[in-house]
Amino acid sequence: MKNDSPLAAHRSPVITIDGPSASGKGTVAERVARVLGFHFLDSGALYRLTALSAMKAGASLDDEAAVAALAAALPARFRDGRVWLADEDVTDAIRAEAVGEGASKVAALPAVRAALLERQRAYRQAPGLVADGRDMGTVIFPDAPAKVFLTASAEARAERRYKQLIEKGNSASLADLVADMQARDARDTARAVAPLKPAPDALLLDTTHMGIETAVQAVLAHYASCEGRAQQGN
Ligand SMILES: Nc1ncnc2c1ncn2[C@@H]1O[C@H](COP(=O)(O)OP(=O)(O)OP(=O)(O)O)[C@@H](O)[C@H]1O
Ligand SMILES: Nc1ccn([C@H]2C[C@H](O)[C@@H](COP(=O)(O)O)O2)c(=O)n1
Repeated sequence: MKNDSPLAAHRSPVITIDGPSASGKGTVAERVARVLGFHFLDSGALYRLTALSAMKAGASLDDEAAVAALAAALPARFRDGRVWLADEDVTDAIRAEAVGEGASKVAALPAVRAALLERQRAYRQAPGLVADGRDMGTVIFPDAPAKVFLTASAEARAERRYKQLIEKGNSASLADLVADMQARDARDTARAVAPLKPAPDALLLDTTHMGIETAVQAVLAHYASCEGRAQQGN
């Protein structure tokens, strides 16, 4: 008999964590994956790599066909916490604010999203996956058994990003970061294709006044409760 349940036994479980920039989803997703022994997908890194490839190739970020061709053939590798584009270690380069901004621009192009779709779904492997991004719960893994939408106030997010940059030895302006973040969030939310929004069945988790470990435990508890419901056949 066909099982259309989101928790169909033949599919590895997926926990999706979506949210705006600097909400902490990457940090939380990686830790949850480590606790559960699941695979981890940082989908934003694929858009960042696409933007970086386009910049390196001298392609305009709004040349949809050219950028989509680069996305489709992205020579990306993730290994031991490092990110490679062909034989270049671009772990730090893709975290630059300019690349994040570029990623947000290319992510609004439907052909680019289409080019990256199956690549993201291929990460769904046993024993399970934790995937973070903007459309993990709405578009890429709509049947995920556990979905979370992680938020925090714009001020808290800008301060987190500021601290992160300073700790890495970069200079940063809090006012510029707030402005950049607002522009990026507005573009990610307003775009026509796969906009940033919570899936209807996502748990909303506001971490403005919540530490990382508490957020990790909240996601694990949500997953456990979704699993428990599935085992009871609800
Ligand atoms: N609950 C929290 N309290 C305080 N700091 C946090 C919290 N969650 C994450 N952080 C810190 O905020 C910074 C941004 O987190 P992270 O990179 O995980 O965000 P993100 O949502 O994945 O961002 P982006 O989408 O832009 O990649 C990191 O330095 C992280 O350690
Ligand atoms: N699933 C995703 C992931 C990312 N993007 C876009 C939008 C973001 O501004 C940009 C960079 O992502 P980050 O590394 O900051 O998470 O990439 C998207 O549209 N969909």
